[in-house]
Amino acid sequence: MADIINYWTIASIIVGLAVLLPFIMGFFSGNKFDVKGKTVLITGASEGMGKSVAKQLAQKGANIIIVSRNVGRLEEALAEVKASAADPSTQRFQYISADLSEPGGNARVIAEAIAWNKGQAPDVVWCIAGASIPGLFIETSPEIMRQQMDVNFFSCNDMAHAILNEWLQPASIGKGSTRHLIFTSSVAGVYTVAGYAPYSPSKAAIKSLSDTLVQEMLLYGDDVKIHTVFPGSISSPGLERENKTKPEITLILEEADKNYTPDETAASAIAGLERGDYLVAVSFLGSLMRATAWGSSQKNNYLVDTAMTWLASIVNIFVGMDLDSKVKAYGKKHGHPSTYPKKA
Ligand SMILES: NC(=O)C1=CN([C@@H]2O[C@H](COP(=O)(O)OP(=O)(O)OC[C@H]3O[C@@H](n4cnc5c(N)ncnc54)[C@H](OP(=O)(O)O)[C@@H]3O)[C@@H](O)[C@H]2O)C=CC1
Ligand SMILES: CCCCCCCCCCCCCCCC(=O)[C@@H](N)CO
Repeated sequence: MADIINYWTIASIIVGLAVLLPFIMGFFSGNKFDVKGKTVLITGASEGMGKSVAKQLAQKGANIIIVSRNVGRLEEALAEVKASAADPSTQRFQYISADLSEPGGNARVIAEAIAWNKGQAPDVVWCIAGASIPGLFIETSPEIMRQQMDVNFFSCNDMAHAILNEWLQPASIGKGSTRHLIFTSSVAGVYTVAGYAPYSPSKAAIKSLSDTLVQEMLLYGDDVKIHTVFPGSISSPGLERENKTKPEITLILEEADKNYTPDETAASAIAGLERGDYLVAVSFLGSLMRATAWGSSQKNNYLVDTAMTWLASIVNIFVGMDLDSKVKAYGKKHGHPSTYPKKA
């Protein structure tokens, strides 16, 4: 009897430690995303999540470069970013106006950023610029689909190409300073619903690029960390714009995904990066959706993430059936989509 108790005791201690170890290690391993004194370039930072990220990282002591197209909005946003600085006397701030969906836009931004940053490439590049033009597939023009790919995927792809060409030069690596390249996808990039055909593929492609780059970076040592953030719905100016034309069925399907403010989304994303996560979810529901789609992605925490994939695969049996049945019921009630009232 005593022997059995001993075996059970030992077994529980081992299992308990195995479960706790990642937390204990995470707890003591410190901040993996310390931006104090670093130069951070953030795209799409004149409003929404990007502006919140810029302000919060300024608060943590970073020099900030914000990028988007509209100069008026950039100037207003930069004033807010400056006002959030931890130490306005030492931190520096700049904006660059560029259309990042255009070929060459990202390379020019990096060249201008280096010139402003006294010849040094920024230490962190966070791609947040993006847009969503939802619509039923056959009603969406091929031009919109290409434009969605340009603004969401190619803005990340071309920015990665421009900055990695700086960071990965033989003379730039092996100096012990960690650089971070961060993409912003969406939960719709791993878990999509009807009406997001023009948008979701461009966000899914970001994850694929990200996974590929993570492995490719191993060829160059461990100076460069790649991350992808998967926000759910953000109550931003962008969401307001897309909701004006969003099919009603899409609104119904995404109802369960709670809206977080740009500030809340930015804070959870930064917390994930500080923990050292590779794929960063900003809510529990977001981490469930991500758990349906790990593919070859590096896990953040093998135990927790594997347990989440089990949970997600069971939850998704019911959620998947529920979403499909909502679409069928909507179709039955409203008839052929060509008869739906036109929005905007
Ligand atoms: N809102 C949501 O529900 C969700 C959003 N996301 C993603 O998160 C990110 C932030 O979203 P959100 O906070 O809603 O953003 P907003 O739409 O509120 O802001 C978008 C920002 O990107 C800039 N931008 C847009 N197009 C370009 C371009 N071609 N070149 C340069 N800059 C551009 C805008 O400025 P300007 O127009 O002046 O260029 C603005 O600063 C986006 O990538 C979005 O796809 C992910 C999940 C949910
Ligand atoms: C296994 C767990 C299942 C949980 C299911 C939840 C229901 C589906 C929600 C889909 C939400 C898509 C939001 C996209 C937001 C976005 O990216 C756009 N607003 C673009 O700006």
